Amino acid sequence: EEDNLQRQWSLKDFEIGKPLGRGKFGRVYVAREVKSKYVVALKIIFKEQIEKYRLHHQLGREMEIQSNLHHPNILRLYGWFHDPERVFLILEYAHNGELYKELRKRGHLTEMQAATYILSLTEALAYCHEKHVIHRDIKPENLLLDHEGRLKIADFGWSVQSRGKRHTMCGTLDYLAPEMVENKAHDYAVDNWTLGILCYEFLYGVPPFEAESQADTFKRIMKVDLSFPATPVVSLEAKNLISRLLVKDSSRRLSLQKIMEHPWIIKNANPMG
Ligand SMILES: COc1ccc(C(=O)Nc2ccccc2)cc1NC(=O)CCSCc1cnc2[nH]ccc2c1
Repeated sequence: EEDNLQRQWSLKDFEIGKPLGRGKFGRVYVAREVKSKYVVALKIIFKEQIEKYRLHHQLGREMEIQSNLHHPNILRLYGWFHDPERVFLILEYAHNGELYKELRKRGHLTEMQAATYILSLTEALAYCHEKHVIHRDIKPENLLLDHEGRLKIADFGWSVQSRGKRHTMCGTLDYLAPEMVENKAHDYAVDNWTLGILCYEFLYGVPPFEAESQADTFKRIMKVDLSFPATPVVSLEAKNLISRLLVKDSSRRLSLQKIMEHPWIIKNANPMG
């Protein structure tokens, strides 16, 4: 299977199915590899779009990063090919779609479901960090669910190979750590902050610093203006974990290892994702 994935692919190897949505730079379709009948997601990106945003070097670097990321909670990039005007990414297809839609449909998740997703995310991030990859854009829209309901971090449109501090802004505001909002140098610890945001949003259905305006969201993030609503009822351990991640000083945020060992995770997460 592995060597098969490295072979030269072309469009005639695939039957294109329904559109899955518009990504940053192109459209994504369900597709089936003709010989193996294997179902994938095919992302079609127009080269003139990449040239326009001067992203061809980023795309190349990203393909390097992606093809070496093999983790059960990270969406696979199986390979890519191109024709004169388009680049095609052969991506894993997550049959149960966007976690975001499930969260909106159910309002908020159970503590077991939330803890299971947070553990999966933590393990995936620990894996990325040991490969010197910061994701920096973990938000519900970028989280998908496979046919077994297992979480997949899906979008690496902005991942970077990082050995030092990063300075570029990215992502929507609700998930930005203070050091990113202040456009300060930031590092791996931004992902720990984001885990706190997501844990809160999984349990309450809304991100903790949501506000009418961007300016107000900025202020709430910078103040770490965190409060827990009376409903839905959430355990003290869950609030403890959130409070130990949403810490302004990035060096004092709970480490990924400590998250995996936290009582709320041990008690509520399904270790098989
Ligand atoms: C590993 O993933 C990715 C790797 C690279 C890129 C990318 O575009 N890189 C880029 C492009 C241009 C310039 C520079 C860099 C994007 C993704 N991932 C996605 O685009 C989201 C899931 S698309 C698949 C997919 C699967 N399963 C689903 N189920 C329901 C919807 C759905 C959607």
